[in-house]
Amino acid sequence: MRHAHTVDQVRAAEADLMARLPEGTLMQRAATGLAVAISNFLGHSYGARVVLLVGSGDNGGDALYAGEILARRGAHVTAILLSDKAHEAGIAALTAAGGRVHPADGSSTPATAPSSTRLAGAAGEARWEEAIAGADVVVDGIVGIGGRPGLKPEALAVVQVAVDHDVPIVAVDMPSGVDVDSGETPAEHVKAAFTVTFGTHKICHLVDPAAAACGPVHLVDIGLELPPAAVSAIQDADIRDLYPVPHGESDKYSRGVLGLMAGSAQYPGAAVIATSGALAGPIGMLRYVGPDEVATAVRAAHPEIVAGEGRVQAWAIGSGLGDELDVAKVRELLMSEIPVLLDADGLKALDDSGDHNAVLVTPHAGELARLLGVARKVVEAERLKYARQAAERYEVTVLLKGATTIIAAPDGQVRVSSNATPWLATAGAGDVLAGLCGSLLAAGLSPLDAGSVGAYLHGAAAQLASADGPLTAMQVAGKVAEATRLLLDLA
Ligand SMILES: NC(=O)C1=CN([C@@H]2O[C@H](COP(=O)(O)OP(=O)(O)OC[C@H]3O[C@@H](n4cnc5c(N)ncnc54)[C@H](O)[C@@H]3O)[C@@H](O)[C@H]2O)[C@@H](O)CC1
Ligand SMILES: [K+]
Repeated sequence: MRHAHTVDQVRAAEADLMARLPEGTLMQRAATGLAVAISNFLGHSYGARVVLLVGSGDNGGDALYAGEILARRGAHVTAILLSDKAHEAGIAALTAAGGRVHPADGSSTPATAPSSTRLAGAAGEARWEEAIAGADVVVDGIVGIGGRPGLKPEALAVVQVAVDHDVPIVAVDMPSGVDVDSGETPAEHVKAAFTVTFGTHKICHLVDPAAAACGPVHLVDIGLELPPAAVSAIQDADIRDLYPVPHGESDKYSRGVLGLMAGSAQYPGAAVIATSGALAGPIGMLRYVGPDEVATAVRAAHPEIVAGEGRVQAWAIGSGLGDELDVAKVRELLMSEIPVLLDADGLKALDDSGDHNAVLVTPHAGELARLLGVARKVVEAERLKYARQAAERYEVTVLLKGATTIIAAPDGQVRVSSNATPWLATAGAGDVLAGLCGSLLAAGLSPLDAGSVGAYLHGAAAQLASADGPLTAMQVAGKVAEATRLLLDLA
């Protein structure tokens, strides 16, 4: 897993460590890692033209000290100060290494303590604009974990020049302007070519829309000792740890039997597609429960299924169910000991009495919005918040589908899966996911593990199916086995 912590958790861990280390040690570790990452990105430092955007806090300090290191290696480094409180020792260090500092009044004379940093005056503007236009890279040290969302007009103007001249921006810790602890982007923010962060990932690195503004995120270890993560992102290696691989003693029952209630006369295809997803997972057997004509279609596509009720280890209910949804029956199943996955129409049977066992729900933003009685666009803008809220209110594990899928458990644990391809936005892809996650539940995984492994395998299968081109849901299901084999390293 890639772990992310909240600002409070990071500050507490930093305070602990700083108390045991000489002053400035952590910032030097951060700045060194940042300078190395920038050099690697540029391929060289000698002669490179680097512009630092420096705000009032330690984020700007990191940028200035990294600039010092790069200047000592022969880079032409220019700092643009966006506040008159920029890190004084950092400015002095950069200046001593030959870097240039543009304070607000537009002069480019080395300054150790600029009195004012307003980006005023035509001459000053021309200078910093020129510096940015000719830069190989711009370093965003405007704000870090102490930042409020949004950019001030001076910062926005400077960032816009970099954008207009196609100069890549490296974000220090995170792109300035994003909401660090939620991943929301309610206001203007930097869009980075890549991000260099310190100690641990922050939530904005893992949760969209902010995650999309980070580019690849490079983590520099500064020695923090951290509590359990607030949000974790599932990685390739986690599939090996979590996937229920059958062993020598396994039989079709012990591998797990899934009961599938999906499809209707109106949507028979959903049952066929969900079955494809389920059979691509780890179960030993699938029982299909639904209208005869749909059962016939499912059996024609998948002769290995068994039609009709019987003992199962989990239920997957909802894909294309339409009018076939029997709310009373589903509520009865929810109260049984057997884990249940609810998707699409099945979500209509969910109530917030908390009177149920292990439940995984797999809504998209619109469905989650309906469950919570809010507008869809609100959920889209604050995905983490609403996934958590629904998990708490309904006491279920919520898998919120999207470019980054969020899986929030009722105990507060949150995972994200972000390997999906945009081609996955296609009819039936959700049915494959529901079948696959149901299969993982039936094989014994917890709702949190089933949701995270299912989402990750689904994304990996879609990547194989698309190879950068259009795909169909059935093609995704067809690639789940290969994705699983590759991730389990069984090739
Ligand atoms: N604390 C530590 O031990 C370490 C901190 N490090 C760096 O320090 C950063 C945190 O430093 P700070 O706590 O000084 O916080 P910031 O550097 O995020 O700056 C906060 C300052 O910016 C102002 N501000 C807030 N939102 C703003 C906005 N939208 N636009 C303009 N100004 C805004 C605030 O008034 C405050 O003065 C981290 O992100 C990281 O880059 C690293 O050097 C590693 C070690
Ligand atoms: K930043």
